[in-house]
Amino acid sequence: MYARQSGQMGAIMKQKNNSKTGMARLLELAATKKPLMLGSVVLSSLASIASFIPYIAIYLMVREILSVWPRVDSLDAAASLRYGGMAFGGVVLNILFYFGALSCSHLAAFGTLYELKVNFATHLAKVPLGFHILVGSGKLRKIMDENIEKIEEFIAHQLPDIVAAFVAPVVMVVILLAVDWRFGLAAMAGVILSFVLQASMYGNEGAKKMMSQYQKSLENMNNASVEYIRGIAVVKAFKQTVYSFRRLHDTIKEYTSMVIPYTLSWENSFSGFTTLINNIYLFILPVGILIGMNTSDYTGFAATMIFYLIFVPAIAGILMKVMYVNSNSIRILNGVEAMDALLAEPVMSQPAIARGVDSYDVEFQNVSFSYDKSKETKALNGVSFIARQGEVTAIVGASGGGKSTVAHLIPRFFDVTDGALLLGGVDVREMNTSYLMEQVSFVFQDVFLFKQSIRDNIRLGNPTASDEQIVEAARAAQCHEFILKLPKGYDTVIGTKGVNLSGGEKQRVAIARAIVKDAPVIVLDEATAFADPENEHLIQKAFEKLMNNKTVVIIAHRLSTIRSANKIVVMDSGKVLEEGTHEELLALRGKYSLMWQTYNETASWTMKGKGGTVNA
Ligand SMILES: Nc1ncnc2c1ncn2[C@@H]1O[C@H](COP(=O)(O)OP(=O)(O)OP(=O)(O)O)[C@@H](O)[C@H]1O
Repeated sequence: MYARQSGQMGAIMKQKNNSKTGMARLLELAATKKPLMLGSVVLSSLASIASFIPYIAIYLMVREILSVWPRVDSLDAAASLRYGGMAFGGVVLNILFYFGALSCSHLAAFGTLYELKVNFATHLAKVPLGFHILVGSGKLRKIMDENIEKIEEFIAHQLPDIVAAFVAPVVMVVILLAVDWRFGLAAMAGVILSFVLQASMYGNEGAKKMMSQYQKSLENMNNASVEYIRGIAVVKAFKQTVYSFRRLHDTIKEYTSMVIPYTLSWENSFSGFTTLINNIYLFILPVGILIGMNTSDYTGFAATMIFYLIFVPAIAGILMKVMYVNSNSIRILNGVEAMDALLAEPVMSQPAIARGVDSYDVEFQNVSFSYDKSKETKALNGVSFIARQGEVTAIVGASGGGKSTVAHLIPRFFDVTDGALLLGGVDVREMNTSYLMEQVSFVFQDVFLFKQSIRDNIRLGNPTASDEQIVEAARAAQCHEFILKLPKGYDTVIGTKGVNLSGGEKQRVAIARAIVKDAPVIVLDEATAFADPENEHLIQKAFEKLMNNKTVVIIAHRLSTIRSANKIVVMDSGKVLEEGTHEELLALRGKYSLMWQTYNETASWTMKGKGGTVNA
C-alpha cells in the first residue's frame, strides 16, 4: 500500500519537473487513480449517449402519431407505451450513469487530493525552514487549500463533463446526419460555425494571456482589500486612511482598467456564440421549406422536421457545456501552476553520509549570506566568530546589522551562501536535518503556539517529558504561576477557542518548551524582549540553569542583559566589528563603548513634567 502510494507520489513529483502544461498536466494528476478515472470516463460516455435516447423516442413517437393522423384513436397503444418507456428509460439511464461517473470521479479526486496534500506537506517539510519565513504561512495555506481544491474540482466535476463534451458532439453529429442528412448538414453548419467562434475565443494566446492577467489583477485587488481591512486599526490610529487607501484604490483601478477591455474582448465573440447556438434551428428552416416544397411524403417530412425542431435547441446545452469546460480549465490551470511552482522549490540537501558530533562549539567561518541570491546585497558579509560550549555569546548591534540572520543560520533555516557554519567542528550541511534540530533549541521573536493545551505546547520540546518535568520547566521559565491562574491550568487551550496569552506570556511558554528540550545549543533571539524588568531578572535566572555547559547564543537589544556574557560580538551592516567581553570592548572605545554610553544615557533619562520628574 505504502509502496504504491509513494510510487504515485513519485510520479507526481516527476511530473512537476516536466515542463508539461495545461490539460496534459491536469490529466497526469488525474491519472494517478487510473481505474477510477477509467470507470468515470466510460460511465460518463454512456450517460452522454443515454441522454439522446429520449429525443429518438420522441421522434419515433411523433412518426407513430403522424402515421395515423388524424385518426389518433387508432394509435398503436403498445408502440406508444414502448416509446414512452424508451424515453423514460433513457432519462433513468442517463441519471444512473452520470451518478456512477461522478461517484468514481469524486473517489478519484479525493484520493488524488489526499496524495497531493501529503506530497505538498512532505515537500514543504524538506525545503529550508527559512522558506516558510520568507513566503509566509498565509500564501502556503492559500496554495494548499484553494489551488489544490481546484484540482479536486477538476477531477471530480470537470473530467466527466469533458468526456461528455467530447462524446456528446460525436453522438449528436451521428444522430443529426442519420435521421436526415439534409437537415443534418444544415444544423452542422450552425454547429461548425459556433465551434469556430469558440476556438477563436479560447484558442488564441492573447485571450489566454488576458485571462491570466485578469486573474492576477483580481488576486491583487483581493489581497489589497484584505490587507486594508486587517490594518485598519493602525491606519486609523496614524491617520493614514487616504495614504493606505491609495494602494487598494490603485489595485481597484488596475482591476477596472483590466476588466473592461477583458469583458469587451468577449463581447462580440460571446454574444455571437450564444446567439448562434440558441438559433441553430434558423439553419434548418430554409432547408425544411425547400424539402417540404419538393416532397410527396408529408408525414415523413413533418416527423423529421418536428424532430429537428425539438432536437436542435438541445445542441445549445451541449455546446455551452463544452465552453464552460474550456473556461474552467484555464482557471484551474492557474492553480496548478502555483502548486507546481512550490513543488519545484529546491529541497534542503541531505548528506550522503551523515555526521554526528560530541562537542558543541558553534563556529562561523567567513560566512556570507543573501536572502535574494539574484541581488548583490548581503545580509551577512564574511562573518567569523566562535560561540564556545559552556559559554554565553551575545550578538549585539544596529538594527538590520544581521543579528537575526546569524540566529536563523545556526539551526540551518537557510544555507550559507559562502563560507561555512560548523557545529562541534562539523559543517551543519554534513548532518541530517533532524539530527541538527535535536542539537539546537531556539526561541525566536515570533513565538508560535499551537491551538492546543499549554501542557502539549511545552511538551512539543520533548514528547517524552513527564508532567513533572513540564511543571519544572514552566517554573524555571517563570510561567508556572500564571498558568495555574488560567481556567484549566496546564490543560487550558490556547487560541480562539481558549485563552489568549500576552506576548511575554507566550514567550515564557516558548522558553519552557526550550528548557524541556534540553538541547546542547540554545539560540535566543530577543527572548526577553516582552518581559518586564522583574520577569526579565527571573528569566535570566532560569537561563542560568538552562545554560549549564551549553553553547548559548543570545541576540540582544538591551545591553544590561548580556553584560555578563562570556563574549559579545558586535555587528553592523552584516559584518563583525568587534568582539570580546564587556570590559574588553569598553576598553576598545569603539562601537560597543558608544552603544553602552547611549544605553546608559537612555537608562538614566528623566522626563520633566509639570509636577516633577519621572525616571524612565
Ligand atoms: N526575509 C528577508 N528578506 C530579505 N531581506 C531580509 C530578510 N530579513 C532580513 N533581511 C535583510 O537582512 C539584513 C539583516 O537583517 P537582520 O534581521 O538579520 O538584522 P537584525 O540585526 O536582526 O535587525 P533587528 O535588530 O532590527 O531585528 C537587513 O538588511 C534586512 O533588510
